[in-house]
Amino acid sequence: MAVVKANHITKIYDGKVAHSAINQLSFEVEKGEFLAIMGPSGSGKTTLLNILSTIDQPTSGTLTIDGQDPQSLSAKQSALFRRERLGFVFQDFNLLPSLTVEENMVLPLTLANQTVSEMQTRLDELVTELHLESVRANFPNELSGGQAQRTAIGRALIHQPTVLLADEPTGNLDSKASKDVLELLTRVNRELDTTIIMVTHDPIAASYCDRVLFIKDGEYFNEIYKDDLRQTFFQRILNLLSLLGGNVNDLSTVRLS
Ligand SMILES: Nc1ncnc2c1ncn2[C@@H]1O[C@H](COP(=O)(O)OP(=O)(O)OP(=O)(O)O)[C@@H](O)[C@H]1O
Repeated sequence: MAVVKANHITKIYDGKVAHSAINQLSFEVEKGEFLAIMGPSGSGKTTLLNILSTIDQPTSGTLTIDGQDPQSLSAKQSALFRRERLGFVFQDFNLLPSLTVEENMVLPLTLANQTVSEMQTRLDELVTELHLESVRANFPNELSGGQAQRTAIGRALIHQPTVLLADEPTGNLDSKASKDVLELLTRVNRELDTTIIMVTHDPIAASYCDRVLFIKDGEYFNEIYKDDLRQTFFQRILNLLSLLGGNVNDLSTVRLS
């Protein structure tokens, strides 16, 4: 069952010269799928993520997420839809500095007026799942990058969203913390059946996914599925990136661990 259906989506930014950032893009994302979106700089990845996040609307084309057309919602309904059905993870964590790890994580439930005991149960489960027991009372400036991103993932998951949208979630992490976060996202995807859509420049990060969708100049370029080992998938991603015009020379020394 497709949880996201994008049908001929086009996004035109008006300016002195109108610019088409996304052009007639169609794709579907299955429930429980872990999808990476890759493309050169300026290919429209952020624009697409903004549309999938329902914070921006396509100029034409249709989109359904979890059976809902976000364009049919009022601003208030749209905010509620985001809060209940979507989770967001960003490159720079976006934690509130004056709140502790557990306060940051529980924030979406506080906004949703859940009871204290419901919040506590869900929080305890997630703190354990994310291995944050030793830092649950810490503030963001007392965390490593990996702990901060795991907290942000906890905040994104606490309300059990249908779709998790991640924008370069490993962009600010070293390779060890990146690996931890990617393994965590893989576990969340498999165990909680959360659909994940992740924009990334990193072929290693993309190799954790089930499928990579490549876009170029706002248009569908290609897609590949992982049907074999991660190492082989990684090589196929590099091959596609070289066809795309991405600079794979920078990656020639990359080793998949
Ligand atoms: N608000 C805007 N107004 C006008 N043009 C925009 C706007 N936002 C993005 N663009 C243009 O749309 C195109 C796609 O931009 P977008 O940020 O979606 O690409 P991207 O693939 O996310 O790039 P990067 O990898 O560098 O973040 C670019 O040519 C960009 O200059």
